[in-house]
Amino acid sequence: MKCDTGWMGGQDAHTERGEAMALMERLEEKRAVQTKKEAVKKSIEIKNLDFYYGDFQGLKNINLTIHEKKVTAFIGPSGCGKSTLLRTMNRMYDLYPKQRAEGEILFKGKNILDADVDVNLLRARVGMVFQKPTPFPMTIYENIAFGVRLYEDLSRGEMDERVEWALKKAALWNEVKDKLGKSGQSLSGGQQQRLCIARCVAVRPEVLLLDEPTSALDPISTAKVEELISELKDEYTIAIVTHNMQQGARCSDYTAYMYLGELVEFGETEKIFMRPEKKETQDYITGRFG
Ligand SMILES: Nc1ncnc2c1ncn2[C@@H]1O[C@H](COP(=O)(O)OP(=O)(O)OP(=O)(O)O)[C@@H](O)[C@H]1O
Repeated sequence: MKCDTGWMGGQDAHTERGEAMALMERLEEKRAVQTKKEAVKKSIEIKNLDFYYGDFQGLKNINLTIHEKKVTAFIGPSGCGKSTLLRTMNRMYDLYPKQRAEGEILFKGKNILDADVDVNLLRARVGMVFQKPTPFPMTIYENIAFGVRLYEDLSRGEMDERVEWALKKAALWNEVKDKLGKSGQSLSGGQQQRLCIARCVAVRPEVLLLDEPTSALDPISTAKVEELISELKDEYTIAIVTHNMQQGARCSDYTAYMYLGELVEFGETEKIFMRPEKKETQDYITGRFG
């Protein structure tokens, strides 16, 4: 039989094509298995979510699943609702009387928008780190211990251990272990942000919400925080808002593209960046937007 004389002609081509086909099949199988596994590992399920700032509707009918122990990135132009969506996931908006959410956000099967939810406990389980590092005006040690004390009654020894554990998790321990009594505000911007991540991790949340956590940081600190994110995802579910498309592509497993309060497209990061289904997503990703 005459072999195909395409770009890879001859007998070798048959063999290599066969191997390539087999590899693709294996990848498809792996993806199917992963999808199956992920289907049972939902962390947060958002259903028909609308959000209002007074009369202004900031989010429109959002439906999305945040997968457990994965990083989900929220991207989109300024004002599209990324931070608003993140703030619904631990009801941060509750602090403002004219803001309200309608729909469902299921966390461990419970709608966290229900009136009977203890928001303080919710915020311990779903922690948040903001764009600008915001260490409390207290020592590095107290920055961590303060939040822990709100939820747990630990002995001094146990607290010392927790502080060390959290600072290690945030890859900051080696830099601060000899100055735990110094002010948290005396640290560099990048260190302050890692201190805020340590503070969040110290209360042992299940989900970390990161709202543009590196936008105020230099490239080296940014790289450290990104490295930290990829380490933390082994144990935590992470949702991150980012303006930096490369960061989204580097750090996340899933990406949500938003525009004007709507979720335009959501899926595996590789697919959203390489093979988006919607033209709007493609235009944004390739910089043709606007
Ligand atoms: N406190 C507020 N009161 C009224 N409208 C608000 C308030 N905060 C945000 N908005 C509006 O809600 C929409 C979504 O804002 P949001 O901050 O969630 O967008 P974003 O995508 O995070 O933007 P950016 O990337 O610039 O941070 C915008 O139109 C914004 O003007």
